[in-house]
Amino acid sequence: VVFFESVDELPRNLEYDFIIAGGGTGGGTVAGRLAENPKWKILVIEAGPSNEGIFATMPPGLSGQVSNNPNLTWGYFTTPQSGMNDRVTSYSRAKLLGGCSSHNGGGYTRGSRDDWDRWANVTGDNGLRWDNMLEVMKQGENFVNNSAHLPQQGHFDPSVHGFNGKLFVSATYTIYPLNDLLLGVTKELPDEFPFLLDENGGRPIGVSWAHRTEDSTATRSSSATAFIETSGDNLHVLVNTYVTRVLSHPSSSPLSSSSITDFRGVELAKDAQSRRKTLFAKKEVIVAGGVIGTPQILMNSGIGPREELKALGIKTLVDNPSVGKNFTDQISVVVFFNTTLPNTDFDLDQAIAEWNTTHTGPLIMSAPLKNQIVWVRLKDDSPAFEVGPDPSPGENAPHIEVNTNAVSAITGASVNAQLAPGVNGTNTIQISLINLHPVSRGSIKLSSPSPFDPPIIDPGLLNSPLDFAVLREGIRSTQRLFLASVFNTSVFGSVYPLESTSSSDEALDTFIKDEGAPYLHGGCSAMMSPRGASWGVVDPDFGVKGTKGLRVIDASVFPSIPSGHTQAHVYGLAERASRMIKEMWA
Ligand SMILES: Cc1cc2nc3c(=O)[nH]c(=O)nc-3n(C[C@H](O)[C@H](O)[C@H](O)COP(=O)(O)OP(=O)(O)OC[C@H]3O[C@@H](n4cnc5c(N)ncnc54)[C@H](O)[C@@H]3O)c2cc1C
Repeated sequence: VVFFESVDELPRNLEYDFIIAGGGTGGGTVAGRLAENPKWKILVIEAGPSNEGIFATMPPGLSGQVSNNPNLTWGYFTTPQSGMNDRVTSYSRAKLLGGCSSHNGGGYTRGSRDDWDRWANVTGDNGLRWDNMLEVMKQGENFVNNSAHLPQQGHFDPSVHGFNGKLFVSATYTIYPLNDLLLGVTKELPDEFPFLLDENGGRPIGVSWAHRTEDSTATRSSSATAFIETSGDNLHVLVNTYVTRVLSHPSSSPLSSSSITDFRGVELAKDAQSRRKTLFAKKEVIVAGGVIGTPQILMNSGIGPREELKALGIKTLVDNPSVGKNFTDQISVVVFFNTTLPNTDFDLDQAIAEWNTTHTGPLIMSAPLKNQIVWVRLKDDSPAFEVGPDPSPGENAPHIEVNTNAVSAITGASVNAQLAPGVNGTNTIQISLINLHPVSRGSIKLSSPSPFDPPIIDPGLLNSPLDFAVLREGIRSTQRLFLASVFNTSVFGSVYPLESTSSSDEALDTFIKDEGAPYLHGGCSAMMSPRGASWGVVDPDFGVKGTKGLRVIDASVFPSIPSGHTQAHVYGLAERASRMIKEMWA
């Protein structure tokens, strides 16, 4: 791979076969795959810098240092969320090579087979079925031993993993008493919390060991490390440069006889002050700006809802009311329980030294206790479904993810002092609860005709009573989990929300409104739909409806949010799209 800092440095008289707008999870993967054909020249244009040399992208436990760095993120905020007391929340998106795969939590979860089958049914594309996509994902994966050389047997099912792909995945964990206690729950309460050998086998329900995108030195594996860095010099990467628009190719003006515009051009600029340049691709332009960047680029280019574009003085080239609509994200709350389990607080400098020398210690995971995940499927007669129909894609899908984060004396003391004075105990265990299948929908809209102004980001969180009801049952399920007798001497009542005062629906709703947050697994803002459908933004071949030479490959094309974390789905879709493109141009 060859890096360039400015468009003026690019080789003159070189016409690229493919130009990719955005070098993130989807874009980086497609770039690396297309570059496997040495005859093709590929250009990736990324708004942020290269990941190379940014230490915080390497130890998974430093992901927060990237997420909180204004030079490496877009600094987005949501609109006031009416379902959450009009709170405005930050909406982190990475602005660097690898995109969010360079700073995310590293969880690798493929969701349930029902998610993929639902996508196939919604889009009419059988290639998206689980049975096909499992093979695609396995071929991209290289499942390796963890850095601490801890046994992984019993932590995964080898039959559903790949061992020769480019993306490293491992079952990294640490030895900690909670591990066995959670396994004890699977024996005591197997109906609600069964043991699950592999969270990536298509039916993630139960207590599983966590899998993460890390190699056997506990170093992050991202689209940049797995796919871009491993490419030959036919892959060019232009960093610190924005794609401001996609443009129609000179050979196909929108005024020509065909009603389909050929968008094989890109307009780019270093910043708002610089002169904009244009480049044209011989074969295709691929937009991979992510769930926010992609609809922004499309709308700035005149592909979007005519009335909205007109109001901003942008000429509509392809009127598509679906662009930027359907933006969806999961909703999470963090709950705290008092505990006598040893705290996992650590000294950062010592942890960095340990990671540097032995690739072990607290920085091997995005939070110290990400060892296991509890996936809960609510019963058919759950009170949640009196509020609305079951939003999950089928019986193999969980509704709730229960994610153990850390045991802290620091938060323990402050939580108890602020929220539950008088409650005994100094340590608290922090648990993230995620509503995996929100029915609330939001939107991404342009705030101005300038591609450098942040768009209006409205995830519409908690707009539906059903989303509250599912989270309430998730909190209750977690409270039942810690009431198991195996926790009798180690985990006590929930301190936030305080169990004794928060058993009513109203009290839990107040807590959810106060504490709900986007889980940053957004998707669906340029949704895939069947070819010929009157709704949706891309066809099953990822081509943008009403255009030629233009595809979108990232989380924005998700037809719905899957049952879990989202990067495995972006990798899977990017692998599938790359195969389609290779076949088409073979
Ligand atoms: C803090 C955080 C933690 C997460 N944790 C997990 C996790 O543990 N497990 C998991 O599976 N998922 C996780 N996710 C979600 C997951 O990382 C994303 O769903 C996925 O990476 C999105 O991939 P993408 O290709 O759609 O977008 P991105 O990876 O965001 O890529 C988009 C790229 O396009 C670039 N770009 C945008 N606009 C332009 C423009 N105009 N010009 C040039 N470049 C542009 C961006 O800078 C970025 O590099 C997390 C996300 C966040 C933010």
